Amino acid sequence: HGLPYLDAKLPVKKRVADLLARMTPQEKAGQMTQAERNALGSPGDIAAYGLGSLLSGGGSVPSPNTPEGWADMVDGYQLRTRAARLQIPLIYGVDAVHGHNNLVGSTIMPHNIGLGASRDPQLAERTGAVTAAEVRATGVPWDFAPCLCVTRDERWGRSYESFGEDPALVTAMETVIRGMQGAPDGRDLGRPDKVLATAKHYAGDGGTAYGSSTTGSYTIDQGVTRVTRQELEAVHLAPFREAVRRGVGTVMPSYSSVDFPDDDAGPLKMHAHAELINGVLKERMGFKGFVISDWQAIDQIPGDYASDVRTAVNAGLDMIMVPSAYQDFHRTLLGEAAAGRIPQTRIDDAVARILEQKFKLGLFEKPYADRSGLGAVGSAEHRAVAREAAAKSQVLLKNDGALLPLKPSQKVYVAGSNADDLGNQAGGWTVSWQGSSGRNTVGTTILEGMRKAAASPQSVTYSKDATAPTAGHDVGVVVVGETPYAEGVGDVGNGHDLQLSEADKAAVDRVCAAMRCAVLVVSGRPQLIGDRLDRMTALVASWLPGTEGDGVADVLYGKRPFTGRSPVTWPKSQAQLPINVGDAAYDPQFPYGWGLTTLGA
Ligand SMILES: OC[C@@H]1[C@@H](O)[C@H](O)[C@@H](O)c2nc(-c3ccccc3)cn21
Repeated sequence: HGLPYLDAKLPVKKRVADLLARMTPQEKAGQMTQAERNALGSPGDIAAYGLGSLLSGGGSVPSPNTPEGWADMVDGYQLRTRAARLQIPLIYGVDAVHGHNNLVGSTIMPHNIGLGASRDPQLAERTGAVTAAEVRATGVPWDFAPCLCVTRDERWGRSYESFGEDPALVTAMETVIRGMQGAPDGRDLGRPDKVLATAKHYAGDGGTAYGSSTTGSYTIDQGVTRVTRQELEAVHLAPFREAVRRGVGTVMPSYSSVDFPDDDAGPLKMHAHAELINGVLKERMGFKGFVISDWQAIDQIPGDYASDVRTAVNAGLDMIMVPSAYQDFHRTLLGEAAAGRIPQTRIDDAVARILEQKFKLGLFEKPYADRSGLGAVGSAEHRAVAREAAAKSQVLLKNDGALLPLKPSQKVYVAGSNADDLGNQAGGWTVSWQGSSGRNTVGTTILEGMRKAAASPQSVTYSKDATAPTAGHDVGVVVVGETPYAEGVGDVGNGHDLQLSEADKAAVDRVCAAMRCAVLVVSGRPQLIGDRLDRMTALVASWLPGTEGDGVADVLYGKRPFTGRSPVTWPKSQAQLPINVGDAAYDPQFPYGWGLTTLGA
């Protein structure tokens, strides 16, 4: 061919410059356009608009939803780019936030809140590597993860997507980026087991004020973060400085707004925030990857659509997750650039950033799925990593009389809504966007794990509502907690609260009145259990452990010690929220960092 941009021996910078110089305005606008796969008017639009990217939104899965089905789907879209003049490959993106979670049968890790509880950065790196291997094996080179949100108010429906309330803990766990991408300079991105990562959501997504959201029915999600510049820097920007240092390839701004009290400018949408994106992220932090918008997020910027497009792109957005009206977006972007309301230098910088990542991913040389890793999806080796993560994420909050660990010979009475529910222990972003109760994928429930760990399956009685006779048992285990949710749907006030369900309260009351009991809370965030704490002999925060319930059984039965420490402050009441380590008035149920161990047991 003799075309420099197709010469893999040339430096990436040269390939980018050569390709950019060949591109028309239409092709440049196309690269900045990301569409959702289901929104495609026709597959021919991929070449017609020169689309830079497609995504699967949460739960947007191929049929069959199998590893091969994914690779066939992504390759099918990629094939369409061969009809485009320059044959620039698509980059396909998914939310794999705790494993390749849209894919049935994949290894589902604990959500980030549990990884934060593990306090084990090397483990986080290994979970990232497993997720990347399963995602890339199915032909997907880009993962909209990790969330580097710092959860400051657990009434937020995305609290569990955070590693915790302490920016130092979040930063420590960013080893996950190396697991996903490999070396910071991007040299490993062409490997069949690595993906491009996304540091999200820039910035202050976990610091919004309760009741400040004005979009949708959300009460805190997508709201306003009212902080000084110093607090934004220390709490919410610190994780992004680390992500840039680790060479993260993309950054996604937050739906939320920032309102600096010493500004009289009022709240400003992060997707419109030139000072923080151009000025701080790109200029000061030196971020060289590309900035991808959130789903239809630019539409929330006040003003008409043309104003939204130019405001976002001029603020530093490089690619827009439109994701449906991609024809409109493409036309509007072209118009704003042609009119000079978006400088040509801004367009060229955005496209160059996108192309650089595509070259580093090796998509020009190998645009189609490298299926060599397909057999490892959901493999025993991968599940062993998730099992270790589940075990290390368990936080022992109370353990009177050293009730835990259990002995395999003990007769155990198990009850509660989340003892035998794979979907509930996986949580949101699992197979579907919101997740679901029941057996929605392949894995082991906590009860199943306990039955394998006990001396014999008969030594474990299971009665979900605790109505079976309790006599003759040595110890009770009541597994309570939340049903799955994602984003604002999980905001307290949108049909969720921090209370146990009536059924779970009844199960705790029955079992703990009849015998010594350990209560496990399977949830994305602390639950208000203070009024029943004195009835509980032992209490464990299990968070959302994922598909490997064996990991929970491992610490329950002493195969591994409890070592987890709470990544968030456990409140006594909702009135205390937000309550975080370092607050002047600090009187929690359990403090940030609390966790008993059973080392030596
Ligand atoms: O799935 C793509 C992105 C994801 O990466 C972001 O973390 C998350 O904020 C998000 N919300 C929606 C989304 C929200 C409501 C309706 C439809 C879609 C889509 N997305």
